[in-house]
Amino acid sequence: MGTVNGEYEDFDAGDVGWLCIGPTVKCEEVPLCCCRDGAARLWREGSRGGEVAPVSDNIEHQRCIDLRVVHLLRNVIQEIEHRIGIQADHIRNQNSIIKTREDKYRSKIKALETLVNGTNEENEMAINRLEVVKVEKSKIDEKRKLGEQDMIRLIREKDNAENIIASLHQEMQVMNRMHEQFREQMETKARQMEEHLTLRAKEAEFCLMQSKKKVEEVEATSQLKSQLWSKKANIFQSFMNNQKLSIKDIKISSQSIKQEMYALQMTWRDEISNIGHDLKGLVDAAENYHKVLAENQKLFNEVQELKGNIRVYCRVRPFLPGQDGKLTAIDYIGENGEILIANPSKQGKEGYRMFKFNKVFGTHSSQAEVFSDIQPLIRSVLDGFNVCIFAYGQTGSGKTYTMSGPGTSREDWGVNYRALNDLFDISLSRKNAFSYEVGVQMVEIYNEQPNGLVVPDASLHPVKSTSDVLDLMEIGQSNRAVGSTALNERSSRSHSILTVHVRGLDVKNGSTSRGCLHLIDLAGSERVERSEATGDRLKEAQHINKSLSALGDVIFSLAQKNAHVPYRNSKLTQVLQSSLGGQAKTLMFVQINPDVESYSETISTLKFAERVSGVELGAARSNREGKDIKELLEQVASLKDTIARKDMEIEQLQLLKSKSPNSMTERNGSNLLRQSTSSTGLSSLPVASQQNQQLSGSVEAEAEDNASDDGCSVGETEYSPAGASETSAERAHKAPSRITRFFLTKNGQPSTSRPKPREVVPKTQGSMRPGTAQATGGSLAKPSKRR
Ligand SMILES: Nc1ncnc2c1ncn2[C@@H]1O[C@H](COP(=O)(O)OP(=O)(O)OP(=O)(O)O)[C@@H](O)[C@H]1O
Repeated sequence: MGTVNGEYEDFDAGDVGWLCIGPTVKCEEVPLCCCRDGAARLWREGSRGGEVAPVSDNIEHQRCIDLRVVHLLRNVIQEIEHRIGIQADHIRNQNSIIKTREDKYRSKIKALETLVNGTNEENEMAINRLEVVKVEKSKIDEKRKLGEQDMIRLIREKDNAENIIASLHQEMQVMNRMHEQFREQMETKARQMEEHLTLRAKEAEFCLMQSKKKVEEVEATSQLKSQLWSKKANIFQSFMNNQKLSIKDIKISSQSIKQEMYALQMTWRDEISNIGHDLKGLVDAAENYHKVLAENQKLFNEVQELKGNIRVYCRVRPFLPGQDGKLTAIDYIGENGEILIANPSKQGKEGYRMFKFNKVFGTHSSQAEVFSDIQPLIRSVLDGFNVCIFAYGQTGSGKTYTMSGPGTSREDWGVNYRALNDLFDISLSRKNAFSYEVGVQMVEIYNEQPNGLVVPDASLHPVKSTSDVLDLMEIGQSNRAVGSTALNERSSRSHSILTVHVRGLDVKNGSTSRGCLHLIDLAGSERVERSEATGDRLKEAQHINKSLSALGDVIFSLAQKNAHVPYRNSKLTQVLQSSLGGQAKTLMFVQINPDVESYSETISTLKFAERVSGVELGAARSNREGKDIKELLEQVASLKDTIARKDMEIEQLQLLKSKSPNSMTERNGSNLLRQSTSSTGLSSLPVASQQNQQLSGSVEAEAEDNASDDGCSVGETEYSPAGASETSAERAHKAPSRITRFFLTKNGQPSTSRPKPREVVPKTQGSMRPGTAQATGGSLAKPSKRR
């Protein structure tokens, strides 16, 4: 067994080594292990000559390279060992040669010594020869030494080579291990892949089976279908034949029908043209109908105006932000003033109630729309008519919104501001023919106490423009802010009255006209039970009920044309006396909260409004006077003033006599007049409030009230809430104020043609009755809501 390197033919069975079949072609790193065809051949132990195992992959190839390196290194070591052996043999041979030569020379030396002993000459020769031998010997010694050094160097090289072999061996082992691991990984992967592939193969086989089955099924069904289709084709063919036959028939009959149709078309054309004529007639009639309807409405309004009917406008406020989920009780609003209310607890016809008024404004109606409908009414104030507009409804139904508006911007303006603005505009446009003086007065009635607010002494303030009015309102705001801390709460429980006095002078003929406009924001009309009030609240509610009930009584007594109208049952009716009965034009805004929860309040409000709308006050009359009448009236006024002074003197004298300060109380107490509320529609009014209704003034006072210039009573009567408890002295002190005139000249001074107001120190807020201006406040609106 030997080692074979590269020769193909020269190995025997059992030899171990590497065989390179041919010259290197592919592998450049270890050229000897690669062969001509690019494949390395590993000659394994035990293989016989010519049998070579092909190196099939890189692992084998690497292994082949490693083994080849080991093999080469072994060869190097063997070569070195071989050389060392040769050198050793050589040294040994040299030594033996040297020994033999030594022996030779020793024998020669001995011979020479013997010769020396024989002859000196010979001795000298022998010594010379000895010297030569010694030189040769030293040369040989040097050579031997060099050989030994070579041997040592070769031994070292051998050790180094052995170390390299050992490290290479270790590396080879590491590589082997890595190769082993890699091979194992590859094997496991191969196994997994094999398993996966077998599974897939099985699945594919299964799918194949399935598809085969399906193909069979499809083949079977398609066969059936083709049979069916062929049957159908036969049927269709026969059907087509039949159809062709029938089409022929139809063609024949269609021709006859066409002829008939043509004849029919001709007759229809005639008929349609006839219908067109008829329709045109109908359209004309419909147009006429609308015109007639509008005319009817106009005539109705005119008739109502002539009759002096109280106009009732209903306004439904929208749901407020945050009330989106609420249900409405308003079912329908008609164009001609109808409003249908649905009762949430009743079904069918019974659940609905229809009301009809002059007009109903829905939730989307704007402030401007509302005003445009009442504008003519307001303008008539400039022609000397008294006009009264009041808003009625439960708390939060939008009374203040309608009368004053939610803000001070022009769009928000309510009836109050728009009315004044309009009056100023018109007076300006008529300035060449008429000279107008406008004055406003603001009063709040709270707990049956009318308080002149904003303006000290409840007197009239001349205004020349809308901005004057707005300024006045601001003064009122600030006054109220000082006066009360609970205004917010109070605002819905007091009646707010804005009175606009207009005096017109015809520049050409000197005739005058006096008109008065009352704009009233009433307190909430809800029933006292609902608010479940106690204490002060109960008192307030009773007062509100009392005044509203008195308002109802006045209105219905006017409707029944009673001889006596109970104006003096409340401060409110006293204030409105001239505007409710004195041939004034009256309009009521009935305000509705759409919420179903307010259903019963809504119904009671609407019932009241329905009754009000039927009330005839008599045709309105203008307060126009010629020059003579004017002078006569002024004389009457001056006489009245004298009488009043006399009255005052008499009363002062009576005062001196009287010891009891309650004499007035007794006097007023004797005038107690119980009012029936059965006719007011406010049947829920508590008995207490009904019983407490009193006349706060005397019959004489009523007569005096009616004697005012424009018939507007605000400021002319004593509005003392303590009318019953006021002392005679106080009454005497105030008596002249009853005939105080509101009309002021352009510069705001009282007119000289009229009796001057009493010569007393003008009442300031501080001098007013306790609980009036200082404790309360007033404005065009209920100011607290504007804050
Ligand atoms: N037509 C409307 N459009 C929008 N909001 C309205 C309308 N009417 C009323 N409101 C709003 O409803 C709320 C209540 O209105 P408002 O204060 O005018 O009621 P009110 O009847 O005067 O109440 P009170 O009896 O307390 O004086 C306010 O927030 C007001 O802005």
